Amino acid sequence: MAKDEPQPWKIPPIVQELAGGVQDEPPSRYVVREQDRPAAAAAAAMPEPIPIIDLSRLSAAGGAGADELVKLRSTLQDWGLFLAVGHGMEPEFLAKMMQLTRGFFNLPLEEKQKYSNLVNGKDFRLEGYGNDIVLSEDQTLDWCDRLYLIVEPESRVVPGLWPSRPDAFAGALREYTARCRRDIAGVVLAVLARLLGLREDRFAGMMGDGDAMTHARFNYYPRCPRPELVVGLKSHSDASVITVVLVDDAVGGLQVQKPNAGDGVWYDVPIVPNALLVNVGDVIEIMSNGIFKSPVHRAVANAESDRVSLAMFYTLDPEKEIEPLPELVDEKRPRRYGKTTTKDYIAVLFETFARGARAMDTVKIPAAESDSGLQASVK
Ligand SMILES: O=C(O)CCC(=O)C(=O)O
Ligand SMILES: [Fe+2]
Repeated sequence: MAKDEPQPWKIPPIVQELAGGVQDEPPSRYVVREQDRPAAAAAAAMPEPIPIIDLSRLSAAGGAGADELVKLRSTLQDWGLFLAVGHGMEPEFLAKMMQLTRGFFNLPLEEKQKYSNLVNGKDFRLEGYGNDIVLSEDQTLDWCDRLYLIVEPESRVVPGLWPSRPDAFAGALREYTARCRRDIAGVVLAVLARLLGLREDRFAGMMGDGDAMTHARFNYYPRCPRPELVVGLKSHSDASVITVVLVDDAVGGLQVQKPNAGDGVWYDVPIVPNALLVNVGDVIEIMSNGIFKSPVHRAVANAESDRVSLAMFYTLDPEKEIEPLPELVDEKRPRRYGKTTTKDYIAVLFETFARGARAMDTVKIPAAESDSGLQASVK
């Protein structure tokens, strides 16, 4: 095929449009391999206690703060994620964000296509509305559409890509971006540093450096008559420093594996009203030299309802080197990860994600010591 001839498989359909016409089995491009299918009975309920952390208690003086810190440490080691409450964002505001997300995806297709992530209808770019990049003809496609926007720093915002409808969308996203950074990301990064025995601003400081960007990803998972044959978003871990996710308050679908268990069991993340999910990303796993693990997760589709979520990915300057922090490497805890940069790592992530592999495996140095040695060193 000539180089500039169109390759139709590179241009995936909008799943929401496609789903409307699917009565039974989804098209074969969406049907996942037998071993990756979310068979209805396979996901287990998360064992008690569900990791819920009250952020307002973390800074409390005395016993309450110390107890919450202990709980956070064990949650991070067991799961690499937690549900954050006490963040100060009002339930009405979170409900509004969910409503605006639904409002955008419910707009007519022509309106949404104004923000298409395919330039000239064919060349993929990260930002905009559409699907993830398709890199090969036999790639299994996810049962999901998404709107991807860079929301910080201001100099990187492309205003033309921000939806003008629903009316309140852009204003609410700006407010959500500011509050999410101040009330969640900032607080969590300071505590993560503390738990590792580092200065409080060790991670938070990097987030204000150069072109450190925050990416917002609005996900829309249409209803699927045979949800057991597809995945909403295939198994992955996030390339971020940390991720904050506002999940649908009515429809579940997020599943996670226990990072150190290695048993491949999927657990359903429960819906906790007004709680935001915070997960460790690959950058913290690398910088913490594996003390904190970036959990593998996925989203499954649902037979009865569509579902939305909004993920905020906090990343570092694209050129910044990412490697284990020297303070966290010593003889007892040899270096577990090679060196990369945000820019290179994200490029690898797209390629590995498309073929269902993990970007993390490209930087891992095979372990010579047991994980328990690493965990004992968490402060
Ligand atoms: O939809 C969800 O609950 C998870 C979304 C997610 O993992 C992502 O956007 O990276
Ligand atoms: Fe994710």
